[in-house]
Amino acid sequence: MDEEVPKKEIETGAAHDPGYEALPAFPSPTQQEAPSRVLVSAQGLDQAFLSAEVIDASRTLKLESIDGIGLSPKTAERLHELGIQELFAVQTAIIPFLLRPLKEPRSHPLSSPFNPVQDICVSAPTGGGKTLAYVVPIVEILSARIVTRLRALIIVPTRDLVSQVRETIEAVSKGRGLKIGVATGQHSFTHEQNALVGDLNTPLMGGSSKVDILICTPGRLIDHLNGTPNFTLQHLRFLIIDEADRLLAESFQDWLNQVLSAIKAPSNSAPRMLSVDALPCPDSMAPYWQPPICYSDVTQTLTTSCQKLLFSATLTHDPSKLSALGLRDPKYFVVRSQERSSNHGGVLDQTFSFPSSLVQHYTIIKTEDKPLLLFHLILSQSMTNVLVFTKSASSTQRLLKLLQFLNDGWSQQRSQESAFHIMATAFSSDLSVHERKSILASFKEGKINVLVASDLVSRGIDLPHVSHVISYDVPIDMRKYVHRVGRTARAGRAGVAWTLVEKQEAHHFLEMMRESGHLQDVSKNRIEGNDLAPYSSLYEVSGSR
Ligand SMILES: Nc1ncnc2c1ncn2[C@@H]1O[C@H](COP(=O)(O)OP(=O)(O)OP(=O)(O)O)[C@@H](O)[C@H]1O
Repeated sequence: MDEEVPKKEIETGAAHDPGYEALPAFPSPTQQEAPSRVLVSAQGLDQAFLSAEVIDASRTLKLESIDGIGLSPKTAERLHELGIQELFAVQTAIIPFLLRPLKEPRSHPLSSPFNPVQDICVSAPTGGGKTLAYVVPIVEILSARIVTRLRALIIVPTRDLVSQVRETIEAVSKGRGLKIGVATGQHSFTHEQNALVGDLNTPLMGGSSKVDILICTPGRLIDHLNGTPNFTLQHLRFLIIDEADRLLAESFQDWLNQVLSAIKAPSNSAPRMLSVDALPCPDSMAPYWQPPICYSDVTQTLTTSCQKLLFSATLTHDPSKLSALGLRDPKYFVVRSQERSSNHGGVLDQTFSFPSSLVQHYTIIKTEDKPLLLFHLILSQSMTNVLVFTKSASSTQRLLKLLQFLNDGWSQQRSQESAFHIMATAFSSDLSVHERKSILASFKEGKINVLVASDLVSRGIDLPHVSHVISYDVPIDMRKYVHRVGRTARAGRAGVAWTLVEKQEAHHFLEMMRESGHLQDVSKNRIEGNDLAPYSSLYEVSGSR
């Protein structure tokens, strides 16, 4: 059996070496502070994101005082005609930045293979005018073109957004002779091919485009890249990815890699000696696509003139998603209120920004009382332009029926006294583009006052007169919340958002708001039992309870 060593000697070692001096004890372990969320989100991120330019959301620039930013009198006049008197915050930063090549000596705005332009990422609140921020510079720069080439490609997630962006471009570019095309799959493939490409039969190195600007959804774009002869992205000056975080989250057909490789020059061409007849002629391949030029012993490698522009109200910071884009010397712009910038952890603290004119409420409610509360809110506040979001297209239809039932019963009961009636319809992706357009027209004219929709239409859609957004079902994450509530309070107008929170969802909802730093922005509204009492008899008759 081992002899027991006295405890003190084990600690000091003095039992074995009388001349031994005790070493200082190791400091006792202390708990390290966890790295902040800001530090964690900085890991692996491009330096551009760390040194982003933050623009105060309240900044504006009067149209009369925009001399020197590169905007031509023609474009300024057109903006005036469209009723635009000042540039919004995001526009005050992005328009001059993109128009810089117009002001720089020896810089060709349409093609600068020796002097590459910076790519940009823009994060700015919903309804803040991101579309015009890129449409105005594109129109201005492309108006200098002589030959029609596909020079601007705008990718958006839905067909509705394609039509919306098209309308904006058509309005701004009126009288400038630019040809605008769309590819959404709404028409037959052959119809689209004929609209986009002039010559589908002769193999042409430089392609053959009938349009200067193409707005499309990613799926249809890939179809044309793979199946339309002479459809080429070699001449692109702008690649715009709008609603970028949503599109980057879609891996559908590996669309991003396919687009990026279609922009890259083929790599197998040997250098060629520069001679006069080797200079690119306007009708030929893009300079960057031609073999490298040799000036005696120096080989000049050209770079693509394509500038990538990413826009979203909820731009991702995910380094893997952003690095997949191969951004060139990117510059990052963030629009948010000054107050939020100074109170929070800078750009990397991913607190999405809301429009300052937005008022946000939530109410905690029993599941079975939700339809009554919705009905009560609309009726008691005489809401005239309401967008109600549900979690799916099928629940949209169910809720619509219930709302109509309650409304019919209510109208019969109160026919004498109630002047306000709910005229609701569903607005979902199940409808054709034509049907959706006509519903939106009726909504604008006031023939419909409530649209019941699913999240498929929550992104980007611009219905300027929406006064209220009601999330009938709690959105599953903060991004969805931001885009839903962002359908109101657009372009500086007032807007109110309500979220109906079932008791068991309250923790999730409040945590989501707290984690994103927006808990203080949403106020709790209590509903008293009596508030819903007038409608409960109707509800019971409906048999839904
Ligand atoms: N400078 C301006 N003056 C007046 N109205 C403007 C101006 N810029 C944009 N608008 C209007 O503001 C509305 C919102 O613009 P837009 O749809 O581009 O916002 P957004 O930032 O893209 O929003 P979202 O993130 O929701 O897509 C549109 O109706 C647009 O016509």
